[in-house]
Order: sequence, then C-alpha cells, then structure tokens
Amino acid sequence: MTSHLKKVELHCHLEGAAPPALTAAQARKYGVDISAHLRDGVYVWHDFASFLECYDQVSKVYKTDEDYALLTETYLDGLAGIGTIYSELIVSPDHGKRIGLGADAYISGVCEGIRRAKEKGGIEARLIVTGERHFGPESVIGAAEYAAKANNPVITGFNLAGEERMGRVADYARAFDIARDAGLGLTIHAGEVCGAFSVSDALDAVRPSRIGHGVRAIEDADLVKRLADLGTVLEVCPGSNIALKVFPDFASHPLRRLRDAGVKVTISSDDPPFFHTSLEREYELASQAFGFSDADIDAMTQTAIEAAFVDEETRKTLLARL
Ligand SMILES: Nc1ncnc2[nH]cnc12
Ligand SMILES: [Zn+2]
Repeated sequence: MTSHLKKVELHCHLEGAAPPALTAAQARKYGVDISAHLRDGVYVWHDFASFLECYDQVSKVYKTDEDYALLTETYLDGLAGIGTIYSELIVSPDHGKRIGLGADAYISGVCEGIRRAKEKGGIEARLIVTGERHFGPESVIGAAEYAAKANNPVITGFNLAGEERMGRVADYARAFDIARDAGLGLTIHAGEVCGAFSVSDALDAVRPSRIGHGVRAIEDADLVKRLADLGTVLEVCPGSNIALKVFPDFASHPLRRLRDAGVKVTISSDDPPFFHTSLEREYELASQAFGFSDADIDAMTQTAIEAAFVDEETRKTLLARL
C-alpha cells in the first residue's frame, strides 16, 4: 500500500488528465460529437499517432478560461486527495490560440484552477509550457517566446512533446535557448517512441536537467552511464509506457535497472485516463510491480522535489512536508 506516502508529480499533460466524464459533459455542452474518440467512458486510440489525434480532439471540447479552470481544479483536487503535495502540469498556450481562446486566457483559466485547488487542498503547482514537435520548429519557438515573455511566476519550465519521430532535437534547439535565457527549467520528451539516440540528441543539443520518459536509454549502456554521471532526472511514466507498448509488460520495463545503475528516476502518470492509470496507481505499481520499498519510493519523491522547477524557498517547504 502506498496510500500513506506523500506524492509529487513532475509529468502530466493537463488535457491528457481530462476525466472522460468531464470530457463527455463538455462535448454535450458544446454540441460536439466526440464519439469517435470517447466511447463508453473510454478514450479511443490504438497507437501513438492515434493517441495524439485523440488527445487533440479531446482538447478541443475545453474552450473557455472557465473550462480550463475547472479541468485544472478537478485534476489537482484529485491529486491532493491522494496525498500529493506538488504537481507540474504540462500546458500548451498554443492550443489556446488554435481554439480561438487565446494563450493568455488559457493560462489565466489554468492559474485560476491552481488557485482554487491550493486553497482547498494545499497542493502547490507550477506550469511547464510545451511545444509540440508535430507543429514544427517555428511553432515550438513561438511557445518558448510566449513562456519567456509571460512573466508569470507559475510558468517555470519549458518542454518539447508530441510526435518524437518528427525531426531531431537539434531542430528545436533555438526554442530551448530562448527558454533557458528566460530562466525556465528545461525538460524534453525523448526515448519514449524513439530509441536511445533521441535521449543522446537531447543531451547533445540542449542538456536539459530532466528528460520526459528517457526509458529507452536502457538500450545503450554508455548512455545510461552518461545520464547517471550528469545527474539528469528521468520523469518515468510506467503505465503510459505499457499502454503505448514501449515495453510489453512491467517485468521488462527498465525503471529498476535505471535506478540501480545510478540514474535519478521519478514517477508520473503522463496522460492518466488515456492510459487507464493515475498517479495513485503509478505509486502502487512502483511498490507492487517493481518491488520498491516505501523508502525507495520516498527517495524518488525527494528526487522529484529536488528536480522541481520551483524557487528554493518553495523547494525547502516541500522537502519539509515530505
Ligand atoms: N506521452 C506523450 N508523448 C509525447 N507527447 C505527448 N503529448 C501528450 N502525451 C504525450
Ligand atoms: Zn508526456
């Protein structure tokens, strides 16, 4: 049982956390037919590309700042209810633009949700603005410029998500220069759909302090050593990896091997309802499927706080709460 453990999550996509029931209600409210992507309370997709498409279509039924406040509040309330003290949400102001809401209204709705959840459950949260590879380098630069200029203390990080098979990390390096110059924390989705080369690319072109997934680094022993030596923190999402068939089962998932090789690992849920998981389940999996002790799991949670994109005062407070 891990219900007594304090929890931290570094890697969850806001729209990817949308509860199916809420998405169904939103679709009804706007008269949108979502049946191709949500059936009988289950999101419908069959591979990584169709997952991204499903994710995009689901995102489109969240249209106003209040919709985003409600979505954020709902997810964070759930996290607080299972003992989560800190959450980083991956958000896409670009998406706000694409749906005609505008990036500022999108972020302002999300921030309102964070405020409400913190007031009720004491959960601390920050935002990581992401660019999406499949919208191309110019769009990713636009996302970085937005994050850099936002001057919003809740936006503390920059990420690159989306179709990993599109382009190489170096194509997006300029966006990371902009984010780095603005003092944002850097993390990159790599080594999820693509192999170890993608993680090496991220280290060579950007050298982020964290990597989203990174689990396919296990295919290259020298790279595993490089990650351990650099102290790069992996945001590992085992349930997502199994749902997307990155590994056939938990027995072959490399979380324990990476940890034992000295790589800093943390656990997160990624897009929980899309992958039939939750942060609560990921913590349970760490215990039951991977055999980690409470002390092992607490150490991962501590690693997550140490790697969090927060000011030092907040980090100290979070460490004290753990
Ligand atoms: N697991 C994932 N990988 C890449 N991009 C994503 N966007 C949402 N979830 C993602
Ligand atoms: Zn992700």
